[in-house]
Amino acid sequence: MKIERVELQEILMPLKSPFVTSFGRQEKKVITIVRLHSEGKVGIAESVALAFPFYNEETNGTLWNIMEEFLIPILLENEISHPDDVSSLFSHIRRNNMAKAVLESAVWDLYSRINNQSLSRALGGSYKEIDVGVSIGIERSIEQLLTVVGHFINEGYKKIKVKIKPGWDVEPIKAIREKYGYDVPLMADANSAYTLQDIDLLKELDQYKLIMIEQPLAHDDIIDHAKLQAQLSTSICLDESIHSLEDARKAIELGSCKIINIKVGRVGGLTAAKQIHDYCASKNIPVWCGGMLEAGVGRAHNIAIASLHNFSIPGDTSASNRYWNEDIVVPEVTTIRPGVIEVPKGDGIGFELNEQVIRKYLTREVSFGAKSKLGEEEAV
Ligand SMILES: O=C(O)CCC(=O)C1=CC=C[C@@H](O)[C@@H]1C(=O)O
Ligand SMILES: [Mg+2]
Repeated sequence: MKIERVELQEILMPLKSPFVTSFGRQEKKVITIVRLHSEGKVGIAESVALAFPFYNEETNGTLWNIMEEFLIPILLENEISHPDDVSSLFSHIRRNNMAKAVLESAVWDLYSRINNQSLSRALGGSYKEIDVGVSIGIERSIEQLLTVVGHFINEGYKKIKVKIKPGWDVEPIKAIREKYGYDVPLMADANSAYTLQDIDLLKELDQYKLIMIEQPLAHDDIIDHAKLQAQLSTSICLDESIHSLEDARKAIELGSCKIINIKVGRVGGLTAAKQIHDYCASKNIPVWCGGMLEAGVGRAHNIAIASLHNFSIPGDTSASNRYWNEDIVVPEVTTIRPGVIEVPKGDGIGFELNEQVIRKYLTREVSFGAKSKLGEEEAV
């Protein structure tokens, strides 16, 4: 497969409601859409880098720079026989996983479309439908949180994830358990808001039988997480700490976690996500697909990877209407039954771009390679 043209479009999408975590508040989401052209087909993917470097070191700005300066030239210069080739081609470039992932994922979609198979099938997926969960940010009050949790329980979501941070942890978790009981599959994501000095507070959460507590300690730690896991009955799930298969191997070997949240963008693409999935399966570590407030293209890639057999815990792969009044794909991502999303059988991700919505929120675009229809000046 020879990539003939690469097109980048940046859009700024308003969220239906602000999403608040321990590291910040998001009211809009900047998204970069990648289109790769080859053999008459177009592979698409969506970046997950935020506008600010608070989740990891990347931003939408660093992503454009690394893609334009380094990654896109490599893609245009090399023959690609299988999408697994891409992570090798990019391997001499340090980190910048989200920049790598958006291009590599688009290659996977393009490869699947050229070979007339679904992305799920190309990845070795086995599930025809997946249970999905929902992630809830930090709300203005306990009452507001309980209302939002109740809404998503009624919508049938199979996992309820709530954000916690110092001063908003035991009280909201206790309130949810008291109002909705212990049968609700409930978890908490701390986004690295605590340290080992908070161990007594984190142990207090054990009584509320959470499925897991996600990334309680530092974003780049696996040592203190191992010490904490040894003292908690609640399973620790790592998110920000895991950037590669090697990170996963070391964390599992140290006992730093019992569950891993796989995010395609954080680990550098679908090949790495599959490798981590397979390794965790061999070590009996369940995984689930995390989210980064994606619009429909990213959501579609997540659904495909979440169809692999060891994705045994519902992911943050909610329907389009969780975050968006209108989505950038047709059809929009919807549940087929409460809390269940069908894995598309169509070629590639099984969704097409909604050009009208993209144009509505477009902030910049550029293309590289053969003559472009985007109308931008050609990059050399
Ligand atoms: O996309 C979703 O529904 C999950 C969103 C979500 O929980 C997160 C998105 C981005 C960074 C974090 O705030 C958080 C996470 O860490 O999983
Ligand atoms: Mg997380």
